[in-house]
Amino acid sequence: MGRMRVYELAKELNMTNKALLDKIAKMDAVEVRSHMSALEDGEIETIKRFVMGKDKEEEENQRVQPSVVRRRKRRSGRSGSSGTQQPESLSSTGNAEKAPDAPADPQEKEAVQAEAQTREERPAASQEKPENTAKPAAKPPKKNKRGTSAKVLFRPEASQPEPAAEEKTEIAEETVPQQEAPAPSLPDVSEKPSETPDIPVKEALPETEDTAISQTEISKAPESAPKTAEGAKAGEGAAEKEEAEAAQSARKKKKNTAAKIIKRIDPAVLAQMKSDRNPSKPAARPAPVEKPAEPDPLELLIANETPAQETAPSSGSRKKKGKDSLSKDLAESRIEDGERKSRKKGRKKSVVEGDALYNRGKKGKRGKKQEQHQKTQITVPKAIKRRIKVDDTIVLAELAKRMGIKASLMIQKLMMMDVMATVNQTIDYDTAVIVAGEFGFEVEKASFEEENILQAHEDRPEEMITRAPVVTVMGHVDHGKTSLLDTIRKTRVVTGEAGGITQHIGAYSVETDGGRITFLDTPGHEAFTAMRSRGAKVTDIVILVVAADDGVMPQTVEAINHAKAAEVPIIVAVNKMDKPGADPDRVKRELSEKGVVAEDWGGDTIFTHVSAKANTGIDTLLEMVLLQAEVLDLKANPDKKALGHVVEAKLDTGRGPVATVLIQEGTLKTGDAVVCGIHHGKIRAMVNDKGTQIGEAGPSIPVEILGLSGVPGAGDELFALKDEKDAKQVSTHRSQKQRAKELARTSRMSLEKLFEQMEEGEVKELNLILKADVQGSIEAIRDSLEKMSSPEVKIHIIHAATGTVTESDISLAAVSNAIILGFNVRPGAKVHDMAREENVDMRFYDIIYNALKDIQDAMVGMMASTFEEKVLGRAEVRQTFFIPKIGTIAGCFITDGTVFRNQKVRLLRDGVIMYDGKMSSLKRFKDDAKEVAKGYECGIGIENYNDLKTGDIIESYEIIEIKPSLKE
Ligand SMILES: Nc1nc2c(ncn2[C@@H]2O[C@H](COP(=O)(O)OP(=O)(O)OP(=O)(O)O)[C@@H](O)[C@H]2O)c(=O)[nH]1
Repeated sequence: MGRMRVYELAKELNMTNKALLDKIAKMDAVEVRSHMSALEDGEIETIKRFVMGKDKEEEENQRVQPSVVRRRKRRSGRSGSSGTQQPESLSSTGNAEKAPDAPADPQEKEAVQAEAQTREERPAASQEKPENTAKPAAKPPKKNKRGTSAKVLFRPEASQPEPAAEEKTEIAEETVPQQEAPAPSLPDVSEKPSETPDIPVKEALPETEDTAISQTEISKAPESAPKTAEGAKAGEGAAEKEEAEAAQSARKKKKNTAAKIIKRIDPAVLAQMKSDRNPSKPAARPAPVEKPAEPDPLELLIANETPAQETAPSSGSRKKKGKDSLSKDLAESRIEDGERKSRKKGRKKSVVEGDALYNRGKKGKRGKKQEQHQKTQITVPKAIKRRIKVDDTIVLAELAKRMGIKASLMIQKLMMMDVMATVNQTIDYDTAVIVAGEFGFEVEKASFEEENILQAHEDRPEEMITRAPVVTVMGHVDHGKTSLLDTIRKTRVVTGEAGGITQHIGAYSVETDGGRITFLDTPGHEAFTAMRSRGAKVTDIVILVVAADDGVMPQTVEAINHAKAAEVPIIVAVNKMDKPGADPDRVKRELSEKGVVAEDWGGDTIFTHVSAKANTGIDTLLEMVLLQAEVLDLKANPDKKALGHVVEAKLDTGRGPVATVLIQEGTLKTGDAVVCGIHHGKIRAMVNDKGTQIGEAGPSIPVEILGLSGVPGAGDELFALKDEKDAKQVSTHRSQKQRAKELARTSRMSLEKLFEQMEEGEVKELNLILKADVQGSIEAIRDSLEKMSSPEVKIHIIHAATGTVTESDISLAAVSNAIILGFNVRPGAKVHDMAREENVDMRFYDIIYNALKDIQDAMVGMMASTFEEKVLGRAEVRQTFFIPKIGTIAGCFITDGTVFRNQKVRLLRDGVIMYDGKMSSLKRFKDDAKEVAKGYECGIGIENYNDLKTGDIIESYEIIEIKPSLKE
């Protein structure tokens, strides 16, 4: 409240203010707060009193401003009963708001009833002109000076026939109940309704709870009603007219709005009243629904009421009551607010009718849900469309998408099936069939377009030509397979294999007098069983080598089984016939026991006696091979796109992925687009087994090919296609399928692991991850390791692949508690760090034998300390310089640790060890350096090695003794 305002009023209203002050003094200091000003404590009061002495009611009436003045006038104008009562109540409390209930009640009742009566009377008279409320509403306010909304409310009610009556009664009911008891002086009030209502009613109303809205209405109504009543009955006083005129201009707007409101409000008010009466919420809402076309009245009513409350003298108790009823009203108004807004946005009114009105305002979400439900119902596919084509595997999210259901639902279903899968994981075909069936979908096996792309050429007989037989040599260890192959080849060297175990598999062709024969160079150690079995797929004939002095051994039997399984004919080569202890009959006998019966013993197996060492019987053997091939009538069509199988593949230094492929059908030509396993490419170059570059390779010809996008696996099929686009498409599809398979396998395995651990109790499992430079090594190691499994410790190879150890390998090892075995590979510093953090045991070998021995020793608890290298630092080759007489020097940047000149170094390219040796020089600029730390540049030379390339990593390491510990 601004004190100055009061002062200003005093200045401005020298006279008028006095009048105001007079009344204020009479009424109470509280009354002063009327619209224009707020009073100051003592000084203002004295001024008021002083002024009071001069002017009286008339002056006040003329100059007084709106709200405050009215009351006084009315009070003054009122009959003695009302006038006397008011002062008492006011004086007793000193605050209009806190005015005692007792004295106020009667007045209120009187006022209310009087109002009710006046309304009833008017309506009756004005019923004929119900809708012309504008005029009647406008006039009364003038007479009453301050026709607030309350006044308006009453008038319209009066002017409008039935609704008005309802309102009156309702209002009366609301106010009366609490005031009924103390309402004895009704008659008086009725006579002078205009005077009594304002203050007393306002004061009393707050106490009545049911009349939150009605209070405001009533409080205002009395003001207007009485005035109208007066005008109607006794005529309007001059003072009142003047006041009305003065105030009218200022209130025109309010009145006008009030008048408007009146028209509209009636119905809305009725609805509100009803809702207020009935505590049940549902009753409150229907009101607007019934009159959706008139949303504004409600809003306006509330809008008017709300400000009325603010300005009203007694607000404390009012607000309490007002909360309930207003809250409802506000809620409704909000609904309508929403409606209006929506309308503003261009929505049509019709859309907001009925339930939609509520749904919009308050139940938007529900509305949305309903819409969603409708959508799902609508999108239920037809039976025909509920068939889904799925490959061997499919990503869960993709399946859900095709079915038009939420992935989460599918995950739930899968969980119920004990299959844990995430959105991005894949499920296999069988699982897809089941889970899709749960949703009423039918899954069909998708015959990928790959078949269309890889169109099988139907060979005509005239196109077929005889091809060379493909031979695989099998047999027990040391029975002479390699020697035999070497002898046949006569050009290849037998020695030089790391650890004495052949790790690299190749193939070659030999020309004989009888024709060409192709040999798959599959060594004879049992570790290569897997590769042998694969070899058998492309093998036409198996030469089973059995040492004449040793007879049938375990791997001999294994070889027989593999050959039989592949339905490949066997030719037995009884080797080492040059040895004194050679006993071919024993071999023949033992083999017959295994189902391999010699022809001269009534069987169909060709037996030959050879000596790889003495080079005897070889020609006969080759003749027998050709004879057998003739029987087999091996033919192929060379005039079509090539089809073959990968015998071996690796990432070659400088040449990229290199694969040895045995062509089986058609002719592979340089420049052909091919797809090989999950990889594709264009044949950049082909090299035959003699190291000669060739332009094309026909059936049964083994060739090394360059140009693939990646390193394929041994046994992968190779297709030549018409263009690279097709090749890429197929390889992409295969990659996705393979990835999906791996993911599916991984998720399944983890579940199985849980079960296994529960079921097997104390049975320990040694999980291993194998990483090697070539596929051949993996096959060899895998087979050997799996054979080492014992009831006490089961060896489980959870992952095996070519290439260096990666971070994902560490993750897998950490999750499955596995040990990583690396062959001829070394990971980067990042992977080492991660392994250390995850406490994953990584072991690296160059010789398979050592790895097997370590595992074996660990399993029996005999593992001794071993020496392993510790990486001291890593340098990245940024540039290379060739210096005559010295060699290649690598300009390096130390990326990790420290590089020492006197320590060993290893050259890594794509994680694969290219060279292992000594550092020949270490320089910082032109000066020799003993060591160079991380972050510095230096020049490094490697002893006896010049094939340094940008991007290579030079690792400085030392050998340290570590106490081995294998994890369970
Ligand atoms: N006296 C004699 N020794 C032979 C003959 N063939 C092979 N050997 C010897 O037998 C040993 C094993 O020969 P390999 O050719 O390495 O036998 P392998 O079956 O290839 O052995 P793995 O590669 O370890 O599977 C070598 O020392 C050969 O010199 C033979 O005809 N006569």
